[in-house]
Amino acid sequence: MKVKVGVNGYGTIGKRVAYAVTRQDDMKLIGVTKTKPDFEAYRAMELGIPVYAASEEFLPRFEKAGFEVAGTLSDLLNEVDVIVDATPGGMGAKNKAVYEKAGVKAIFQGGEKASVAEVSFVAQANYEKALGKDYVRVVSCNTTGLTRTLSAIQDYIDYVYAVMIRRAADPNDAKRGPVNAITPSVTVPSHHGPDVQTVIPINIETSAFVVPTTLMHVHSIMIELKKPVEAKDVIDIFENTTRVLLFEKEKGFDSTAQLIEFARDLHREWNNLYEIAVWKESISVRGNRLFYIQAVHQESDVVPENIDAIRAMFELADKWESIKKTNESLGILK
Ligand SMILES: NC(=O)C1=CN([C@@H]2O[C@H](COP(=O)(O)OP(=O)(O)OC[C@H]3O[C@@H](n4cnc5c(N)ncnc54)[C@H](O)[C@@H]3O)[C@@H](O)[C@H]2O)C=CC1
Ligand SMILES: O=C(OP(=O)(O)O)[C@H](O)COP(=O)(O)O
Repeated sequence: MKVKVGVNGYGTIGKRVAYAVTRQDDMKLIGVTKTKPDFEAYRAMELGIPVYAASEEFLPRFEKAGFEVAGTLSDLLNEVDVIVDATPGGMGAKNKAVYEKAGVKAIFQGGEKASVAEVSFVAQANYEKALGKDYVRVVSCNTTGLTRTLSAIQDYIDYVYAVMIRRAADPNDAKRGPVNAITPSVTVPSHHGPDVQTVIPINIETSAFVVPTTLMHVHSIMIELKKPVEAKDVIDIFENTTRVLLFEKEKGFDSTAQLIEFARDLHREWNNLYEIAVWKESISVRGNRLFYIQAVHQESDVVPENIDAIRAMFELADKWESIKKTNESLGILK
């Protein structure tokens, strides 16, 4: 059986999830929604992806442009087993009633509150919790990044303090800033720490700053240890953690710019870096404190999580079988 998947909201996350669905042998992409017939809608059509109007109110825009849609969101919902909601943050909660009425399972993204779904999800941390569920929230890019590395060393953690340096906008977003400023989240903790706690039960506080870059987020992580560990052991753990890669400054990875160039060199679609990038030299232990620095490609790290969430919701595979399948299909290195 192939799970029939629809994507509502064909933007940064939606288009990447739709692509990833087409790479799976146990899923079929039925269609995506658009609010207007822009270049992304035409590109989807060229790729043979049925395009639906996000609601009836948007139909005149398509009619005016002579763009033939396959129907509206409600038609798409009639055709699918699960809808991936990748609409702008907060809109998913409003859409939930529509999905419930259609009797369709739904995946929400990190811009929604945890209460929108039965479980907040990061595959390697809590895949089992999503088994058979109807509503799952894939947590935000930053929360996914924190959870991937912290869950791998969870046994050693007494308390985590993390400083989040957030990219200002995605590369395609010309409307957002700051262009020449650093904007702190003045409320501490920022939402990221409590959000990690929706997936794994650890002590964590975060503070956050938005800076003028579009490429990636960076996290500076400091951990008070519950039991002793050496830097080489942490390196060993991360080397054996899926969807986490170690990069060395020594080899020219000075900044997020080279990490993205690495993804380009791999000929990754949209230069996606699905893996969390940890700087190897940054992993250090001083007394009972562990430090490391990691970078998160915000446009893509949550994509494999959406695929694994679908498998869990339909109980198509167990955790490691799903992660392996998703990794292989997307060329994830380990
Ligand atoms: N961009 C990022 O770095 C990440 C975003 N997220 C989350 O993913 C979700 C989507 O974010 P992005 O893809 O970045 O947003 P986006 O703005 O790139 O894409 C959203 C898409 O939804 C469309 N849309 C607007 N109103 C709609 C409606 N009524 N019905 C259907 N579609 C509609 C927009 O035209 C756009 O194509 C949010 O919850 C966000 O917080 C999660 C991880 C990373
Ligand atoms: O989920 C994200 O970041 P966040 O975890 O800092 O909220 C994504 O980078 C999207 O953030 P945005 O809401 O600033 O576009």
